[in-house]
Amino acid sequence: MTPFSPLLVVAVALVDADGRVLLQQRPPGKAMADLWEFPGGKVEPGETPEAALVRELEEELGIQAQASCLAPAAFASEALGDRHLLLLLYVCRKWTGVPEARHATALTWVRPAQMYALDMPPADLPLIGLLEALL
Ligand SMILES: Nc1nc2c([nH]c(=O)n2[C@H]2C[C@H](O)[C@@H](COP(=O)(O)OP(=O)(O)OP(=O)(O)O)O2)c(=O)[nH]1
Repeated sequence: MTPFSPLLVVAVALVDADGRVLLQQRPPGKAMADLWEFPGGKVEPGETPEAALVRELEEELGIQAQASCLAPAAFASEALGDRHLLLLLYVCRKWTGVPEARHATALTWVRPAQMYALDMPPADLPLIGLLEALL
């Protein structure tokens, strides 16, 4: 059996007043280039998941969110090369600032049902239905 080597990633569905969710497009040259993903990233050693997400939101989008506004929503579990991705998905409806694509190629606001038409990482696919039921 392949040794279990977890990669802990946090991501967030930022939900606007119309119930739309922000997705960002991964830049060319990176793994899974051009796919649409939830903002977020790897949890660094010593970091809590919520602190990692607050940091990633500032770095990637230039917005400020409080850890207390991050509601745990769903998770994904998926093989990723020789690692195993555990992705914790939060929902957030309150932040300050206007998201800008600092790392991503583009940003888009979509309803969960519209995500089926977008290319997203395999781990994200089960999350779409969960968000549809949740939002
Ligand atoms: N942020 C985010 N990452 C996702 C999603 N789905 C998914 O499989 N992932 C994967 C892609 C990456 O392997 C990992 C996220 O880590 P990351 O964004 O810090 O990694 P990266 O490869 O883009 O960047 P780097 O720090 O290694 O340069 O999780 C998602 O919806 N959002």
